[in-house]
Amino acid sequence: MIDINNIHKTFNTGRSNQVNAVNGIDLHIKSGEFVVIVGSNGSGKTTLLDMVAGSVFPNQGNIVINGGDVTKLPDYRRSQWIARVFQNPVSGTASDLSIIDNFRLAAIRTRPKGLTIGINDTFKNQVREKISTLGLGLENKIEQPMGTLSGGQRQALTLLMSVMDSCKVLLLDEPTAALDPRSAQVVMKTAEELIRDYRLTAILITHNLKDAYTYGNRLILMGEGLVMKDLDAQQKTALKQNDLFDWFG
Ligand SMILES: Nc1ncnc2c1ncn2[C@@H]1O[C@H](COP(=O)(O)OP(=O)(O)OP(=O)(O)O)[C@@H](O)[C@H]1O
Repeated sequence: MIDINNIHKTFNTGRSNQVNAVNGIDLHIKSGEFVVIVGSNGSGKTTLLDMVAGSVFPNQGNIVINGGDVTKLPDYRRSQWIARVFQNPVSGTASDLSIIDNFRLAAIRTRPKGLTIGINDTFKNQVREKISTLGLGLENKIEQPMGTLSGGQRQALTLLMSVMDSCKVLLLDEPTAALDPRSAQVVMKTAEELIRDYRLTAILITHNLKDAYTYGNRLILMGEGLVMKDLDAQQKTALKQNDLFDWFG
């Protein structure tokens, strides 16, 4: 599904502030895999995700998604297959617009040019039905502005919007870092269910080792722009939570 072949990224090449952020990573992620990536600050996690999303281009190597080479494709041309959720709950949605308007925008994002989507009753009912699966009671508040919701509620809705329509790959970059523990749990559970129900291929970056232990079916440790450990589902199941803490000394 996602083939990352010998990928490198250097920032500020040839200058005194040169940084070798990613130093030759090979990763082959199968369809339906939920990969969790951990690693110290500056180990290249976000740069790797940026290259998969297309917001950063590698200096060397290539990326193939669903059989097509996307290495030189900008992020907006990958957005029909790739959805991304960031740390800040505010970044994924428009605060002044209602929940239903945000869903409409999300639906338009992946439709072919010229195809309009009205907010008719069918669309509203579809959205209500989807939102009700979150179990947060937000299905009766679809006319409420997004800005009036809590960070956790917004992040759960952002996730739901991201995976609508043709999305095949979900990239989660510390999606719960700004949330309180309870909201973080709701968002992670939502992510897990959506990944399963929509049969998505997913990559989660997290500093929360409990989440890294609990979620996903593959676990990767990054260090110095390289993959230092790569545990498959079986190895991850055999891992003890303390072993994971030991990775960080
Ligand atoms: N646009 C950029 N310009 C220059 N240096 C950059 C840029 N983006 C990232 N870096 C550097 O590349 C290295 C890897 O950064 P990256 O954000 O990928 O690490 P990370 O593992 O995601 O870190 P964190 O856990 O702190 O988010 C760091 O030294 C960072 O300062």
